[in-house]
Amino acid sequence: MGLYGKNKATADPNSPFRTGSGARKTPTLTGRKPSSKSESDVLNVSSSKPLPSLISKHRQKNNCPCNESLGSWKIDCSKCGQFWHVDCVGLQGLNEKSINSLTQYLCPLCYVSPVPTTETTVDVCHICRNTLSLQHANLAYESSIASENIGQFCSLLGSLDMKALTKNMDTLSQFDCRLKHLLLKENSLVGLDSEIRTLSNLLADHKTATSNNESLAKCISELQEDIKILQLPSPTPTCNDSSDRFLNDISEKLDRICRGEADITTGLERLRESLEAAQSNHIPQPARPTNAPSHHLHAAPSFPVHPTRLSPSTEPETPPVPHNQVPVSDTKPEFLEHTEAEELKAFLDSTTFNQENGHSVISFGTPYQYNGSKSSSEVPPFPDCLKPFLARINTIQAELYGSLYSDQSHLTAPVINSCLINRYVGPDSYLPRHSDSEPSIHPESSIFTISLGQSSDIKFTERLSGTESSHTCSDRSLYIMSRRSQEIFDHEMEKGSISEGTRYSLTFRCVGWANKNSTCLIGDSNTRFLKFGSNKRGTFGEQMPGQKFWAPKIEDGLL
Ligand SMILES: O=C(O)CCC(=O)C(=O)O
Ligand SMILES: [Fe+2]
Repeated sequence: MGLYGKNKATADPNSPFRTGSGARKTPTLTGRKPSSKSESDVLNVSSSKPLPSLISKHRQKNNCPCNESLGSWKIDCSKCGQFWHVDCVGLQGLNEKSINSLTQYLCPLCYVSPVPTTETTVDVCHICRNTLSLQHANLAYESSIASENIGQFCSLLGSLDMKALTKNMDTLSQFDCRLKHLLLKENSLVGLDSEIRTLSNLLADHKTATSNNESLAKCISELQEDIKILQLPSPTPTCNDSSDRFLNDISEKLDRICRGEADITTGLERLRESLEAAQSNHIPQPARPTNAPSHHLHAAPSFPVHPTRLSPSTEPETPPVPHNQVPVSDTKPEFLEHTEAEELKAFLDSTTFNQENGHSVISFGTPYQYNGSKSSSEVPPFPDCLKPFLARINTIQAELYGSLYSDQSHLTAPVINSCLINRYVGPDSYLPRHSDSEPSIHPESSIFTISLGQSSDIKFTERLSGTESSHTCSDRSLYIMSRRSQEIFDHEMEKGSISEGTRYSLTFRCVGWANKNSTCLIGDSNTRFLKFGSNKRGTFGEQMPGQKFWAPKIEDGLL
C-alpha cells in the first residue's frame, strides 16, 4: 500500500504495490491531491458528468472507467485491479491517510452487497450505487429543469429515466442529503445554492402549471436564505450546535418540499399530455385542476411514476419493478440415480426429524439460522451418504460462478456447506411462505434443492406484483434458485400440494458468510482515520453520499 505520484503505480508493472493475481492485496492510492479547492471536484457530489461505464469490455484497468483525467486520487480494487477516481466511487471523504490505512478496497464491479438489489445485475456497493444513480437521476432532472422552453422541456421528458428519477426524487431529498455532505465542507455551498436557484427558476417558469408552487417556492427561498447565512465567511460550518440546528431546520424544509413533490409531478404529467396531444395532432385536454388526483398517471406505461409518493391510497397497485430474476434458474430432472434415491430415502426414513410449522426438519453442516427455526445451533456434520451430492452441487455452483466471472479465473466460487432437509407427510403438510433471504446466505451463491419421493408443486409469488407461478418438484430432481431471486420471490409449499405419501426436500446453501467480500472498505473502521456517523462528523456518515447500510460483523481472517 502506498501513495504514489500521479499514475506512477499504474504505469509501473513492477510496482511493489501490485501483487499477483489472486493474492490478497491492499489498495493502491495513485494520482495527486487536488492542489487547490477550486480545482477540486471532490466535493461536487451533484456532478453531472456521465456515469462511468460499468460493463464495457474495453475498460482499461489503469484508467478510471469515467475516462476523465480528474485531479483526484485513484484507488485500485483489491479484487480486479481496476483503478477508480475516489470521486467516481463515492469516496470523496477519504484522505490520503485513510486510504493508505485500508487493507482492502472492493470496487463497484466487485463489491458484493449484503442486500442484493432488484435494480441492477452488476454488484455495486450501496455507496457507489447510490452515488451513481443519484448522479444519473440528477443528470436527467437537471437537464430537464435547465431547458429553456417548454417544447424542449417536453421532449426531454420523453428521454427521462423516470424510474430513476422517481426513485431518487428522493431527488428532492437528495438535496437534503447533499446538503448534509456539503455542510461539512467549506466552499461547497455554492453548488447547492445554484441547484436550488435552478429549481426555484423551474418553479417560477412553470408557475401556471401547478397551483401549489408558491409554497414550494417559498420553501426554496427560505432555504436560500439559510444557505446565504451558511455562506458567510465565518464561522465555517463545523460540528457545533448551531450547524446542527441549521441542518435540522433545512431538513425540515426539504421534507416539506418533498411533500409538495406531487404537485411538481402533476405539472410534469400535464406537460407530457400536451406533448403527446401535440404529437398525435389531438387537441389537448383542458387542464385538470392541479390538486385533482392524477389517476391516469399509472395508465401510461411510458411514464411510470412511483405511486406511493404521488397519490392517495386509493390508487392502483404499485407497478412491478422490472428485474431479470426468475424463481427457478435451472432444473435437473434426474439429478439422482434410482439407486442413489433409494439409499437416500432409506437413510432419511430412519432419521429423527424435528417438527416445525407444517413439516419436520433436520440440518447438516454449517448451521443455517432462519426465521421460525426451532432447531438448536448444534448441527451434525454432513453424513457420508450426502457427501457425493454435496460435491456434485458444488461442481454446479463453481460452474455457475465461473460463468459469471469468466474473465477472472483467480476468483473462487462460494462453497456450499449447509443442508436443510424438510420432510412433508401427506396433504396436511406445508411449508409457510418465505424466502431464503437471510444475509447469512452468500449473496453470490445459488440455492439448490433436491426433491425425493412424492412429487409436489412449490408455489412462487413475486412480491411486488403478486404474480404467482409454480414449479413441479418431481422425485430425484434438482431445482436451483439464485440468492438474488430471494429478494423478489417468496416460495411456499401449500397444504394439499403433497397429495399422499412423503416428500423430502434437501436444500443446500452456502451459509455463514459474514461480510465476506461485502465491505467496500475494510480495515479501518476502528481507527482514528475513518470515523462514521454524523455526530462526530466522521469521514463517513452524513458526509458520504449514498446510504448507510446494515452489514454483518467483520470477522478476522475472513479475507
Ligand atoms: O421443499 C422445498 O422444495 C422448499 C424448501 C425450502 O424452501 C426451504 O427449506 O427453505
Ligand atoms: Fe426456502
